Amino acid sequence: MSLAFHINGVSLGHGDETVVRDLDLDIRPGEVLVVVGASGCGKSTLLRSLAGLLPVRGGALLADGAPITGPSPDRALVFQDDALLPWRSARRNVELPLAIRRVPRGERRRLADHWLAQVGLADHGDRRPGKLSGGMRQRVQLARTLAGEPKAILMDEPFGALDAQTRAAMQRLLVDVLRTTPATVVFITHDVDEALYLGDRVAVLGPEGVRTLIDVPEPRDPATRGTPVVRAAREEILRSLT
Ligand SMILES: Nc1ncnc2c1ncn2[C@@H]1O[C@H](COP(=O)(O)OP(=O)(O)OP(=O)(O)O)[C@@H](O)[C@H]1O
Repeated sequence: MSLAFHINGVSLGHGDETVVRDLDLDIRPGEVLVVVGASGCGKSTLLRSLAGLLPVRGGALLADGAPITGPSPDRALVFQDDALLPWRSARRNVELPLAIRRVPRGERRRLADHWLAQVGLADHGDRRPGKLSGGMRQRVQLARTLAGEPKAILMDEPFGALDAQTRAAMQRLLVDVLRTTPATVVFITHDVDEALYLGDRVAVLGPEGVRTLIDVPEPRDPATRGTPVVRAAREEILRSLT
């Protein structure tokens, strides 16, 4: 199951500050939409609104046609900071959304192990987050998110704190696991190459709304990196970022 988001004439802000004005954007069910934009332009603010953590100031923000009025297990938020519970093992962290969904206890363990295996951590279920590397903790977070079977996954620079090699491995892993879920993904990054690798479309956000919306040629295919058509898309994104 995947969610469609409809964003129409939306304004967002904090306190006295309006961050985004008159934003129009339709996010298609099942797509990976990557949002890039200058620091402070409101990417995280938009994601928090899609998660239902920040009310809109004006306009319509809809998930499958219904106004977003608060958080929902249908819309999972994934941060750069892994937010795992340090006193629970990796497996027990992944079991959390299963408990919320009232999955029977015995089944929880089986499903948690399934999702840990999907992210390459079949042998690490008993370890606590403090005993895992940053990349492994992000994988546990991904497994925990997927275990909740959300209809949308909202990712705020999830790989921003990882070294280049781990980040590239996480991008490949994400591509693999996304094949197993129909969820709509909204992914924020500062890295244009990451955007072009992961996204079906890339939206460049500015304070006045979406500046450019680009259809990515051959998304999630490393072989297309550096081809003229991808280079042209890259240049268009870089142009509208400045
Ligand atoms: N909780 C908050 N309270 C007050 N102002 C905030 C809050 N969160 C963000 N802001 C302000 O809103 C604006 C947009 O912030 P936001 O984090 O959405 O930008 P961003 O595009 O995600 O930035 P970055 O790329 O640096 O992460 C900034 O001016 C920021 O200072």
